[in-house]
Amino acid sequence: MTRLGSLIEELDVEVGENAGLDTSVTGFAIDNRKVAPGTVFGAFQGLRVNGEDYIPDAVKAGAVAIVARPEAKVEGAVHIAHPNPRRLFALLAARYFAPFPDVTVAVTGTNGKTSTVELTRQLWRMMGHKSASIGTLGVTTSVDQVSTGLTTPDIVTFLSNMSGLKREGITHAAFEASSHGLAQYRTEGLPVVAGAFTNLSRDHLDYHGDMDSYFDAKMRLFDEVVARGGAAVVWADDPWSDKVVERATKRGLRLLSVGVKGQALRLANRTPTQLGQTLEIEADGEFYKVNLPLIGAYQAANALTAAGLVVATGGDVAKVLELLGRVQPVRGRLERAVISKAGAPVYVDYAHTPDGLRAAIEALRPHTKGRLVALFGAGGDRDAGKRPLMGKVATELADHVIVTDDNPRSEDPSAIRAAVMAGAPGAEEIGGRRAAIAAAIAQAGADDIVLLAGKGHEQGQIIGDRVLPFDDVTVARECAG
Ligand SMILES: CC(=O)N[C@H]1[C@@H](OP(=O)(O)OP(=O)(O)OC[C@H]2O[C@@H](n3ccc(=O)[nH]c3=O)[C@H](O)[C@@H]2O)O[C@H](CO)[C@@H](O)[C@@H]1O[C@H](C)C(=O)N[C@@H](C)C(=O)N[C@H](CCC(=O)O)C(=O)O
Ligand SMILES: Nc1ncnc2c1ncn2[C@@H]1O[C@H](COP(=O)(O)OP(=O)(O)OP(=O)(O)O)[C@@H](O)[C@H]1O
Ligand SMILES: N[C@H](CCC[C@H](N)C(=O)O)C(=O)O
Ligand SMILES: [Mg+2]
Repeated sequence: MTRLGSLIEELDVEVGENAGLDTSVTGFAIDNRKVAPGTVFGAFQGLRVNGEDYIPDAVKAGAVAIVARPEAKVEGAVHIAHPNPRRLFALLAARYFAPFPDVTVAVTGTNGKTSTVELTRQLWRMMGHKSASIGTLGVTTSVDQVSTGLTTPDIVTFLSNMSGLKREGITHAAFEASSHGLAQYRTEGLPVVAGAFTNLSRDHLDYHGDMDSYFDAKMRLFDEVVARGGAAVVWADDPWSDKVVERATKRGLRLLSVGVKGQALRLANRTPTQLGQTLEIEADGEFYKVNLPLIGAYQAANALTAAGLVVATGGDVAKVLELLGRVQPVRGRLERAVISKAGAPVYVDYAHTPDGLRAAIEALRPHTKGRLVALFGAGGDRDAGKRPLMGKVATELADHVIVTDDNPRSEDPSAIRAAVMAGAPGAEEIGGRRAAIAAAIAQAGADDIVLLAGKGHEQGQIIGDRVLPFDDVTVARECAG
């Protein structure tokens, strides 16, 4: 049984007089509809609504304490007041849900988070640790994968999942820290021993406004989330890398930079092979050769970042680099779905930003003898400014481009396509993703390659409020058969 008083011990918070600090706490919630008797309710001001408006309903449902700004009106429950209620709520919830896996690391960046946490999980596992990852693919262990819906789930789901993993015996966990998640304190409270940065490029400016604010949201990982004395693993070859190094060093974190300009793991050479690539890596003055069984410069970057995290948490460099030769592909990231009747390989990839599209097309180029056909769309209710930029990158780098639908959500799909087409001269526009995939595969010859970008592992097409079953890999197989 957890007492409310023990949760707030030694914290700098205000509680009202006669506060019921002896009351026992039975859970945490940030949505009043999930409050049960004994719950601590976090009332936050959101983008859509003000959570403080739901305080009376939460109290009626049995909330024993409300974490909210000092200005919020609370009657009938303890008011735990703090100017930054999201942060305080995370701290209290972490005290409630503890213990967590012994070693926890986080990955941020515009692209590559999912791949990096997944590869980190695999490397740890091969080293004999019981490991897990949390992110876009859900909660993944060696025996299970459960979807959570968001890349960085809400703080209560996150901490209860982490606590559940510990109960299952997981000792090592890697999670994705999205910019939304960091800005909304969705992954706080537990000790994070290392953080990694993959890259930064345009995305989510609908939410963050401009690139500097987007960068700052991500930097909370190094400024605040990684524990004091922890490590920062930084991909060194991104235009933003030096700034990240500066922030991490200023905080006093132990730096491991990786990449062509990296110091801890220096990528000295990279040669694509038919089914993967050969990497030459310099570490501590020694050279190592790795036959990475994944294609694409971007996946080499993510593999090195993952290796950096494993080394930062105690892994032996030589052993970790050797194990890179045995990693499995990540679902929906340059996944070969099928080879068409004509003989064209069809790849599914999760590229959904201009930079991601560039990375995916460049990854496939060395494997293309003939034409590279790229198909993609852009998601509705997301950064609209990236749409023409995605069109531009694709038409510049692919031989033929088909613009179709990604999750339109509440938007008109033809308007989204028009915005992409505005940056994509010469592209073919085909509404309806299945029809577009069929057309892409039908026009590819034996030497060509087809890239279906944007949805990766996703299992549904979100149209309005409905999620219709849709899986690029399955549809590609159906169209190729
Ligand atoms: C823009 C955004 O990130 N919104 C998320 C955020 O909303 P918010 O804090 O602004 O909340 P709000 O809806 O205004 O509500 C305010 C508060 O009132 C509460 N509430 C609300 C209604 C009610 O009836 N009762 C109630 O108590 C809410 O729980 C919330 O605490 O907090 C909500 C509760 O956890 C999330 O569901 C919601 O995610 C929405 C659905 C979403 O689409 N998010 C996407 C953009 C997202 O987060 N994506 C990232 C990035 C992926 C990437 O890496 O590229 C991700 O991590 O998945
Ligand atoms: N290191 C990288 N550099 C550039 N592009 C990348 C990199 N890693 C992945 N990508 C591109 O981004 C896509 C998504 O990769 P991944 O799912 O690993 O990223 P993510 O950061 O988790 O994305 P999300 O923001 O949706 O969670 C890939 O399919 C690929 O096209
Ligand atoms: N984490 C990203 C995923 C985008 C995937 C793409 N298929 C889309 O729906 O835009 C987002 O929520 O913006
Ligand atoms: Mg992800």
